[in-house]
Amino acid sequence: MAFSFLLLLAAQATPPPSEPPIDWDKEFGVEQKVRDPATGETPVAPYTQSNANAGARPFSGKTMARTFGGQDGIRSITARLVELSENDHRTTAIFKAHDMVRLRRTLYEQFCYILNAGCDYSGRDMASTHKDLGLKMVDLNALVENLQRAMREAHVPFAAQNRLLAKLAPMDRDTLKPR
Ligand code: HEM
Repeated sequence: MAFSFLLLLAAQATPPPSEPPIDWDKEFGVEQKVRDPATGETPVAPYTQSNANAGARPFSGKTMARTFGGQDGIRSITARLVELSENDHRTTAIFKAHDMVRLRRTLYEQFCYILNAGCDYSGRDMASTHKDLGLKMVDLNALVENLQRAMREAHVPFAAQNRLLAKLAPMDRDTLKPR
């Protein structure tokens, strides 16, 4: 009796072989984001590219670009900033679900553009990029500390560090959640 009951249960639990498996992602409308095989980035919704999206005007002259070590120096500093922020217990959860390949590229372009080191910024504007992240001043403070560390490690003089930070400071109104 117990054996035939088990057989009955097993028969009910196993779908007939002819039925295709259920695509639960499709059922629930889960969008599959596929990384571009060439860039390693996941696609974002269409937007208009413009240097104005960088959120600040570039420095004039080449002094700042040189002080930051040109494009190579800026690339190392922005990559280090992303690395520190991803691994910082205060901000790791914020960065976790996002495309760090894209962030490394766009952050580099943004800093390179602002430092007048010969780049265009192709990323999104600061307000729409950060609008759903619910960022607070503590998050910004953590990011700034990590940026200061990345610049210090790269031997960027203190005065030049502060000049870049002054360019970024007004972006708090676009990146942080309004109180
Ligand atoms: C002045 C301050 C900031 C600047 C200049 C900045 C810059 C950027 C840039 C250039 C992007 C990429 C835009 C794109 O993908 O097109 C980005 C994305 C992002 N930022 Fe910021 N950011 C700032 C503040 C912050 C803070 C405080 C946090 C969190 C601690 C943060 C977390 C993120 C995350 C998670 C993304 C990825 C968003 C996504 O993939 O949709 N940002 N940021």
